[in-house]
Amino acid sequence: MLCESNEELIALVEEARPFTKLGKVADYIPALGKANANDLSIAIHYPNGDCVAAGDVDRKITLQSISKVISLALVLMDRGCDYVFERVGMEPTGDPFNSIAKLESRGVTKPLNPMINAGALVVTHMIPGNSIEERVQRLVAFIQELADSEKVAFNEEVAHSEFETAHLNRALCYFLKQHGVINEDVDQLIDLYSKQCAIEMDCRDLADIGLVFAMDGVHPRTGKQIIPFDVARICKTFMVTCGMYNASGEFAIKIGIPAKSGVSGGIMGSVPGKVGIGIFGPALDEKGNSIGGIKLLELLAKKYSLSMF
Ligand SMILES: NC(=O)CC[C@H](N)C(=O)O
Repeated sequence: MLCESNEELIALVEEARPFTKLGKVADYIPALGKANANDLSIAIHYPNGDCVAAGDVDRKITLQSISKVISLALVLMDRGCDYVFERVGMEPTGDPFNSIAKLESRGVTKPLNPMINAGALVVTHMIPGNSIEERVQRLVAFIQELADSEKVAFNEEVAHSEFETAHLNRALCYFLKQHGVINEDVDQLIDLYSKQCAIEMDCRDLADIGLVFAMDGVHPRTGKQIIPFDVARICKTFMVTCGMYNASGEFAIKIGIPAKSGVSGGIMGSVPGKVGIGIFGPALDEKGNSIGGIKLLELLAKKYSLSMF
């Protein structure tokens, strides 16, 4: 057992909370700008069903980029590895998540990895279904199964706010369409992607999903293999190499946990074989990661020797 009580965790949250003052809430998606910069919450889920939590635990988070790991798992299951990796690569970029630079400069017609926006848009393009509604439903149902919660749904206001302002993501899509990597209507894909990023839950649900990846795709409570072992392994590897944007190297050295963050300030962590972690702290550092969340993970990793390396 790592952290045994809510009290132990509350002390760590309060130690990390002052760092939220050094960060800034993302507002390029206007609806995200409404978040409270001082919020910080965490839940840790154990395979035996125990959950410890601390901070503003009832706040809901939209997944944003955290959804990229989950949509990747879904398309790997639905389409197979060969199909997916013919269209998106496996290498970190060292660039910000929304950069367009390497799409052209590397002379490649496929994005370098599925965790940057260009790659994630290609992955979302691969979600099967006959309509946007059917494809959103496929993803939401999968996430409900991972979180073992039927409450999970997407936040209409955040989805709409992103759809209205996603000019850079549209630019990425037009580039990809020009090169034949995607072949659907760009606004339709942005609609689906905005809904995917706006899927919402609290940090306990997020920790539950992190736990499924930590346990090689098996949900410990239901005992069901929701994600095949190989797919869970691929997703965790991407979390290590690209999960924290262009701060993934430093994060691996200092913390050493497979993790994925989002501009909402969420971080999902999967400590292999041990625990799932869900964090919400909307104040971000300059790379776009939750500043309080990273501090909190640093404290946890040190105190309980969580690094996998
Ligand atoms: N880093 C992120 O969380 C980015 C997700 C966001 N929806 C975007 O595409 O801009």
